[in-house]
Amino acid sequence: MTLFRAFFTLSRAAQRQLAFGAILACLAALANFGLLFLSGWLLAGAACAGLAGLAAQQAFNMVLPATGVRFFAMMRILARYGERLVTHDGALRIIGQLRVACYGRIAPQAPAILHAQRGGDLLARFVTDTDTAGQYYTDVLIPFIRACVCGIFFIAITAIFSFHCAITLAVALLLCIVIAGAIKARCATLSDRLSATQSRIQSELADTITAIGESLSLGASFHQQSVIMQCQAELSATKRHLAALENGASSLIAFCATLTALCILFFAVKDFQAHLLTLPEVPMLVLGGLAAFDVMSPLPTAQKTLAQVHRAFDRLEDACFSNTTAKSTSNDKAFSDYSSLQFENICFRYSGQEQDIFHHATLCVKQGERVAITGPSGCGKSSLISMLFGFYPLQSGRILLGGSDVHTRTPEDLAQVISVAGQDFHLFNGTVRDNLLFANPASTEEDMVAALHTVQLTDFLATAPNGLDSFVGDEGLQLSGGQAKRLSIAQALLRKTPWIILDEPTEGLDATTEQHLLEQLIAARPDATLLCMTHRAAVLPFMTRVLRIQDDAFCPSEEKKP
Ligand SMILES: Nc1ncnc2c1ncn2[C@@H]1O[C@H](COP(=O)(O)OP(=O)(O)OP(=O)(O)O)[C@@H](O)[C@H]1O
Repeated sequence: MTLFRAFFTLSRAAQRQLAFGAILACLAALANFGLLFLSGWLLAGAACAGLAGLAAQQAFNMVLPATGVRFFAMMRILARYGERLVTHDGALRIIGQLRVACYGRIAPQAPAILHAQRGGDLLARFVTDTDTAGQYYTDVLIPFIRACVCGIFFIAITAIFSFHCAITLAVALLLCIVIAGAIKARCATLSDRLSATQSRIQSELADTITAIGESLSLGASFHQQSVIMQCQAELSATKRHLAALENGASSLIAFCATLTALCILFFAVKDFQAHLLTLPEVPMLVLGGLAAFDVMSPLPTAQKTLAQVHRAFDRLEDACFSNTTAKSTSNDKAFSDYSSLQFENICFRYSGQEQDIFHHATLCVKQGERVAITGPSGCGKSSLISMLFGFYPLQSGRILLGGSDVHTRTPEDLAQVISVAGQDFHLFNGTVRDNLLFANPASTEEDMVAALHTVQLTDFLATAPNGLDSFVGDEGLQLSGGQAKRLSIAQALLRKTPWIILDEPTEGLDATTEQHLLEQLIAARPDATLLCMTHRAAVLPFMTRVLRIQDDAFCPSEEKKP
């Protein structure tokens, strides 16, 4: 398991902390044992001294054992508190690092591979599975370590007083480990089912929330509701099964503890009759035996968590590793030459498609040109952007920027030179300012106002309740379609890159706004090389060249009428 190994590497920084946590956990368990062990002796000893008369009462030293009891009580509280503090801090750090590592693996898969996955499922892997995986140390490893270390110690202490009681305790503790192990396979099956249902319910909920308007307007909300309720019923049933299994094992361990206490009592009384034990040592061993089970009772839960952790690692590994396409790594050097962009003998189709969208297509755009790409809907105009940024692999051919293959570099390198305002743009649920700063965090207020002016959003800015600080809503829902589109073009402009690609920039705009936008765009960035995918005839006069996608290739077009 690549991720499991990576997890140990990630957790190296917190390993000392977790080891300290394990020591504190053992100390808390030992203190608990010591407390009951000593209390049993103290109570029985005091009772015996009371019965034996004044001389025995005066001879009986209460101070030392009573101090011991107080010491163990304090130590138990402090060690438990310390253990929680230290281990949870360590676990949270590991979860944070695991999330960063997973993000680093998942992000490069966008969008080609991620599109095949449901957003809710991916979110479940990224949030719930990383959380579950991070519980490995606190909820699995530490309980097992504590059970083994303290179990051996308890047996050794008991053996000092009574061999038979120690053997009984050893057998009983081993039996507890067997009981916890027995539920392993069933826990694994139920955990698989649980995580699959959890992920499905999260996906359904995410889809429902994203498309709540469409659900209502298409009359599909009842269907969606019943799907979620069905998932919820499955989830509850699986959780009930898991809880029944876990509680069944815990009850067996509790029964085992009672039985063991009775057996220890039996052997201790026999040893007392044989003058091998004093009377106060009998309840001491019985209570000590009961205390020993405190480290065994969390084992069924640890076993259940272990199964869930394994499943979480499998799912994370699946999301992070098995799907990853080989991506180049950035050499941190921006393209120094961007004098031309060449699509050289390209063959391209999406996976699952039978026909190429581009078949040995060649296109060369020189710096300073303004080129329009036209063609019927579905001919592949928007796909050019995905091909350029390497989101989907080419079947053959190369894309060269200034002579260097763009796919030997990362999309981030390319984005230093080329800005894109795509057809499927995304606006964050924040203010106009937030969205503009997302494109270029170094933008000044003047830059933002100027970019909004270029895209004809000055009136909007003047009437918006809080100007640049007006909220745009989720996916820009508080804006009209045309306003949202223009805001995405303003984002591209703010990046001030020498190349700009606009996919249907004037879609949904009235003729006057369209004209003004194109005029202002060219006036604001006369130096920019513009690649414009469009259906709109009004865009063409602003271009220096028009190409049409025809027969899976680029053909010069006569459409331009300046
Ligand atoms: N992610 C994808 N996976 C599979 N097929 C896709 C994907 N994106 C687009 N396609 C298909 O590829 C073809 C070209 O799509 P593309 O979006 O590039 O066309 P377009 O020319 O931009 O269309 P429009 O003018 O309608 O925006 C279409 O047949 C479309 O169904």
